[in-house]
Amino acid sequence: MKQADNVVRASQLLDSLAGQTSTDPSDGESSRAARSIARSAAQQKAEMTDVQTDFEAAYSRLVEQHPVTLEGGAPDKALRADTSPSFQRKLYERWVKAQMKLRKQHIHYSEEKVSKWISDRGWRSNIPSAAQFVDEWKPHGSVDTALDAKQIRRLTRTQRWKGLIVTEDGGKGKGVIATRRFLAGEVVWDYHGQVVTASEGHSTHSTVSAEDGVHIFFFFENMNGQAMCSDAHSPCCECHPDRQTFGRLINHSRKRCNLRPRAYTLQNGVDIIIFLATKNINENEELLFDYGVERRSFIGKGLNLLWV
Ligand SMILES: C[S@@+](CC[C@H](N)C(=O)[O-])C[C@H]1O[C@@H](n2cnc3c(N)ncnc32)[C@H](O)[C@@H]1O
Repeated sequence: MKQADNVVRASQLLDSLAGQTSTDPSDGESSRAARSIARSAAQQKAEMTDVQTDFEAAYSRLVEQHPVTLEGGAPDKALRADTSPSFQRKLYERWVKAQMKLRKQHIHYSEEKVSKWISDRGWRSNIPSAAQFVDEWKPHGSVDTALDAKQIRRLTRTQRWKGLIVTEDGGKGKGVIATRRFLAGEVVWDYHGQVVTASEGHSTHSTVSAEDGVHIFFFFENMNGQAMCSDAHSPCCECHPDRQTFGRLINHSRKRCNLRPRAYTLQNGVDIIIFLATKNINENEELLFDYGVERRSFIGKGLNLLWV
């Protein structure tokens, strides 16, 4: 039985004991013990209620600063800890759950809507059944990407993404420039590293130099809800030992970013990260994404990182 159920049962017991007066002297000892258990359970219940109220208040403060949106990322740890150090993890869990609900609402469409859409077409015969359609609906391939699943798989394997060139400038080191126009929503390439669980990634991260560590990309979760990581700390991966892949060379910009990373599962079940263009990108434009870090993300150590 859950602790909360125990608390409820014990407080019911307290209520019933409060209304009883024992006439049997041999009952004295056991009744006292039962009352004491019930009292402490009731106290526990009151404490749990206080904790819940504090949590709700902290969550309201958080969403005021970082509203739940369809596209946005979860509030970062620093903001959650600022809002409430003791609830920071729980705040995160509540926020992503709310976003998941929002996303599900967004993709949901009813039989009624489909039926109206079909009837608006004005078809007179051979009309698809709205009920059957809703029942059989599956997202088409990669939903909002302009490449189909087969192509993504092939390009991930060959690493022959088109329209990209590596450059080097004094300030940022290497970077990636577009040599063709990309349209918003297009898959630009994959962040090609060894995909491992986030905890494996963290342990590698703690053993490699800071310079190599920036090439380990932690993504929130794969399609099965597992926290994952793409480890590209070596310049070349095992599957392409003779070529540097592009993903690990993209520089950061919060304001000028034109890509966003997205977890994607190939048809063979392999998890990868793809980068999607967030706007139309012109030839010669640098490809940039928001690393999602701030100087304070480095717990003080990043204060001299001028690029963050
Ligand atoms: C993932 S790497 C990107 C590729 C890197 N420029 C290289 O030559 O390997 C991240 C590193 O690039 C540099 N970097 C990224 N964005 C930058 C920016 N906007 N300005 C300056 N340096 C940047 C930082 O040194 C950072 O640690």
